[in-house]
Amino acid sequence: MWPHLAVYQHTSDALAVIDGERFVDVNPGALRMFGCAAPALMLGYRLADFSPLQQVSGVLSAPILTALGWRARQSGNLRFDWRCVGRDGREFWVDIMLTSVAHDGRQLLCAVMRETTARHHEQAAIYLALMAGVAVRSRFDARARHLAEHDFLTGLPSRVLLRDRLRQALAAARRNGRLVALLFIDLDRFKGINDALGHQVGDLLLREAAARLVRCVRSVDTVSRQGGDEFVVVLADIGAIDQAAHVAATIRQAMAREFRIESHRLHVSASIGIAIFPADADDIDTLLQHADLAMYHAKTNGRDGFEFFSPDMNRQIHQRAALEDELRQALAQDQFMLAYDAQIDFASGEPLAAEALLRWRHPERGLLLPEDFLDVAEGAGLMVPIGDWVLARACRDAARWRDAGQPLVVAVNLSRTQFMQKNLAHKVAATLSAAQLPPHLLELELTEAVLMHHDGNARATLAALAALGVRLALDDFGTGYSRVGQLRDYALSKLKIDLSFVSGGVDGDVAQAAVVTAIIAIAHSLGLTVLAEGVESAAQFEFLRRQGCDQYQGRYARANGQFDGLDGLLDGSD
Ligand SMILES: Nc1nc2c(ncn2[C@@H]2O[C@H](COP(=O)(O)OP(=O)(O)OP(=O)(O)O)[C@@H](O)[C@H]2O)c(=O)[nH]1
Repeated sequence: MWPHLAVYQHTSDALAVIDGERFVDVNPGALRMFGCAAPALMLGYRLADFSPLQQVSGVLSAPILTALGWRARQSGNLRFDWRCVGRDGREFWVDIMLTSVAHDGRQLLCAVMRETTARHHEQAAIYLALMAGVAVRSRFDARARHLAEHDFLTGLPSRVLLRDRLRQALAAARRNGRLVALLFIDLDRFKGINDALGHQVGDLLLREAAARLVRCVRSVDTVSRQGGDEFVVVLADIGAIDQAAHVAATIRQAMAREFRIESHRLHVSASIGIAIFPADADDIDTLLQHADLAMYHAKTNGRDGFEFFSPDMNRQIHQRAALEDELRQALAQDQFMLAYDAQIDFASGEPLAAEALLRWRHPERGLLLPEDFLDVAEGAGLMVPIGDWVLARACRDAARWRDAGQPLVVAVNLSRTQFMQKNLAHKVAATLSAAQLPPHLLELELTEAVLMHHDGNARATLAALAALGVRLALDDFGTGYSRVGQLRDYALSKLKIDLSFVSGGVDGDVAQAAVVTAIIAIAHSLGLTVLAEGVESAAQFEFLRRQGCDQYQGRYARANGQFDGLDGLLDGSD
């Protein structure tokens, strides 16, 4: 049913599709889990055929599975723990999630299965310890306590032990007038690693990250795993807060080193929040909350860094939440508008295109620039709806310019989130057709960072966009990501040189001037048009013209009168 999906084939989870009670589709993970060398050994069989006659509770497996399947179809989904037997005779526990899916007029069940044998052993040990007689109690108690106090995956202290250690550390610090620092650490974009490479690789990465964390602290300190990709470090008995900053910086460096997991070379970073006892809180829960809040700030400030808690953070979080609400209203109430920056041809002095720049007419705060709100929009999941609005409005404006006898190309920036959409090319085609704009009058601008982060699919997406006939430009070129050789692989038609090169180049920085000259020459050899952004002075204009740059945009164009006759047109969008 979904075997064409890469994730279906490569996830370490076992996935199966069940029709009636029989497997009609299984992925490699399921074959591995049930010890089957080929799909034929599973297809057509029932889960009951891979179950012992009875479950541990004594119920018969086959009839109870029939009932569970029926319940899953009734309620949409159902999750339960199940004892299984593989073809190879191995007995194991599985957490099964059944979801009812309608397909071709049939109601199928999709099963996601994860082995939980280790967890069951752990529970069984605790259970045994509780049930054991007085004579064996101490031995089992110790084992049971260890299991409860340590994280199964990493062996680190769990939340339970962390609280205990924190309690002791705070009591000692109170007595001795010392400080305790709490570092809340969350790996950045860890979900992506799980999704791309499977949970097993994610697990190994968590273990290695845990080992690195332990090496960053003294033996009196505690490193614990909170769950998922979150860790908490307690620095007991420190004299000054710069010690906490020092450890946070050390952790950052430790995480920045390449992780080699199986055949993969992974690059990971972490966001760290720090709260200090007694300055930020004097009880465990508030200290944890404040460190968590500071970590959240580290995330929203671009990740890969650390932040100390400050009382102001609460206020900022509320402001952010309010801004998110206002952004939703802005979309609903049409408070956005576009401003345009014309792109001028050096040779003819004629405007050829105009870049759409998003503005928000905030009812109280006046006109806001993208940098004032896009970060919050990203966090609130609003980049796609805002991007859709910009694209639709820009296409309508360009159609209007063409109807007014000024067939300018409209240039629209695409964010990373927009670029990641699977249906991007369809969406662009639909928007062009709704605005009745020919594709060659639309140019989509992408930054280097967007392209480089999606190397796998970037080419296919760009090819699909280029096939529509729209133009593609690489924005902010020179900010350090792309290699010139890669440019050939993308269906680009234009390079935009980053403003910082331009200003350095004309202000007498010989090295930067040489870089600009080289970029223009290479771009031309690849058949690309070169546009310089942010041109402000006659000196910059002259320098770029001499270098053979094709187009420019910026304040100089307006000052030089090159917007004359366009103003009414470009300012007309709202
Ligand atoms: N491999 C593995 N993954 C886990 C485990 N526990 C939780 N996870 C996954 O860890 C991921 C944690 O992701 P988040 O911290 O929410 O998000 P993120 O992708 O790290 O992104 P940011 O934190 O926003 O930078 C989730 O996808 C969980 O399913 C585990 O024991 N092993």
